Amino acid sequence: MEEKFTDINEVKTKIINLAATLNLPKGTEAFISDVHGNYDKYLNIIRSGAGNISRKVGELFNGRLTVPNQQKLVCLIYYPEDILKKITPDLKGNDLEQWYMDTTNQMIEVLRYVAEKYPQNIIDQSLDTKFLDISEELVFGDLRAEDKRQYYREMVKQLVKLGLADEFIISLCHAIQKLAIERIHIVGDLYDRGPHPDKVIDHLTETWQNFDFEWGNHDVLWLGSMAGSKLCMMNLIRISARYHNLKLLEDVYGIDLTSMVKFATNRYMPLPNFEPKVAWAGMTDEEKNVDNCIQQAAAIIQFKLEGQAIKRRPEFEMDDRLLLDKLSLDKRTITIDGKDYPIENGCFQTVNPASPYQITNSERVVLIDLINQFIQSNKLNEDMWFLADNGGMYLEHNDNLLFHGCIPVDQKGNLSSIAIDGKAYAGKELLDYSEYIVKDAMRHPTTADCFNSDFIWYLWEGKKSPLFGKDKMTTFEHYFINDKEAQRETPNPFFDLCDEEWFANRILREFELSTRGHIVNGHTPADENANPVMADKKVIVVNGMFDAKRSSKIGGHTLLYDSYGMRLETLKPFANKNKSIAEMSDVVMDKEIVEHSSERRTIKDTDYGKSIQKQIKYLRKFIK
Ligand SMILES: O=P(O)(O)OC[C@H]1O[C@](O)(COP(=O)(O)O)[C@@H](O)[C@@H]1O
Ligand SMILES: [Mn+2]
Repeated sequence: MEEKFTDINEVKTKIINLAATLNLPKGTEAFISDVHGNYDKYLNIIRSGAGNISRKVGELFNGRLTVPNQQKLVCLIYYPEDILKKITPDLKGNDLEQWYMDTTNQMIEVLRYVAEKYPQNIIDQSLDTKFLDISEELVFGDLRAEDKRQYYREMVKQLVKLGLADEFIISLCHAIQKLAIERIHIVGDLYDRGPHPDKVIDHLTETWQNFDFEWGNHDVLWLGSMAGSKLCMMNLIRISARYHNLKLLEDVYGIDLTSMVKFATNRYMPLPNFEPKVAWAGMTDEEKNVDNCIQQAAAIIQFKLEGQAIKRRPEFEMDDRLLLDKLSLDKRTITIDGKDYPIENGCFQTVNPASPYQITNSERVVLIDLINQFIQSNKLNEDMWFLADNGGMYLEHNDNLLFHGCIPVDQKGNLSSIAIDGKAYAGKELLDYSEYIVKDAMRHPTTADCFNSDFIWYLWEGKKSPLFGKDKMTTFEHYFINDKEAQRETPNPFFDLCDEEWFANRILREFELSTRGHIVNGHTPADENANPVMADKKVIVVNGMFDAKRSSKIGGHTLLYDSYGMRLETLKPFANKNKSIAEMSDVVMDKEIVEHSSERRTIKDTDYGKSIQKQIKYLRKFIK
């Protein structure tokens, strides 16, 4: 964007500031993934700077505060609103005043330390305007200067006397949280399974300056539904019923599910294989039964729509996923690849063996009602365009390549292609094409069956989808066939080859990136992934293990990339915010150095630095 300047000195000052900025240390990037609507855990990680804050507090206070007292300070920074309420009532008179003085001074010390790598304008943006003057004085002033010591002391004293200390401390904590991470990368699967993906978007909209999304397979279900894909929408509703998150659709996105509730409770009875994956506290049996029936109704409509799509899209090569027409007449068995399996707890009452993929009139009424509501939901359009405007299928950033799933390849590591209209799409081209189709579908939403809607569904569960990365999604088998082999989903060879450095280099070169970069993925759950750091530390899998269905010894992984290098943080299992506050527990349980830079990286070494250098070159033209 070309700025207009009134006088030459303005240009020179701008050049001075830009050139100086190049020499500041590189900002800290945090990579998190698979948030799955778990807003509490997301906030716990963000408020802790993905573990960066406790590291900084340790560097500052080791030898000055005991570890438990450091822990208390760190938790106060994460949750000042809650911890202040917990601590201050037990203190009175001078003890209270002294506690506020000590805490305020410690907070200012931490803020100064976290802020020292930023220019003043960035620090100002992180400060609460209500306390801007005082904060600037205390953050930028020389607190050791003899002739100002009383000046600063009195400032803090008056804050306490005037009852502003809590607000002031909270504002300092929020500033520390914001400056602890310069950029957040959300590497997919923000949506599905958890109750509040919308709150993550609200948080980023309201408080965050730099972030980006790399879409996950679950995210495209929502993007596709808003664009009118009935296939995506039925998967989305089935999963929401499966995780008891239909309230998100009703309360946040204004989707009236009455037609689905009436249809589902009328045609289906609760079945054990449709029991909830998670049951939120306080759910009544009645509510659980309704979700059970909705999950069945959505699953059957989904299988029918998928059968229709597979037949009209031979290029998807998914005939092996046509299952309803493999049912026996009495629907008690199914024959797949010549093998008969008993059906357990089938719910095929609306399936007509003569035309198994035919949608019944009552199913059509529900479909049309719901898909029109998805297309017309303002909040859903707003949130989906937020994902689209701030994200995509992948991101090349500071020499690193970020994407959620995989780059489909064959056993030898050669790119696998998908032929669409006679053109083969593979590698970077396949991801670029996928991103184009998603955004084109969003720009032209339609409830009619169309290629865009079908292709976005393909991105959710297609054989060569870069977001799914498995040979099939065995949803049908998981519901009705009690056979591990039949339920198996075979990962794309990409996931095995990821441990080979030559392969990681090939993928980086495919995206025109230097082989000194890293590939950062999400998608593969940390408990399945033996080692999240592979290919001689070139490939890193971050998966924050946010979704409630996974209970594991660890709370997943996040990655931090700052001026000293790259660090993989192993997170503690997170139950909920109140438990974290009660235990005053930190976020991180372990860390692994992925890369240590011999010399500190500066902004000059980043993409942002490259854009600054371009700006300086442009400005120099004015002062020739
Ligand atoms: O991208 P993710 O989170 O792994 O989700 C996709 C996976 O979830 C599944 O759909 C299973 O989901 P459920 O656990 O809800 O049954 C798998 O079939 C599929 O591989
Ligand atoms: Mn995923």
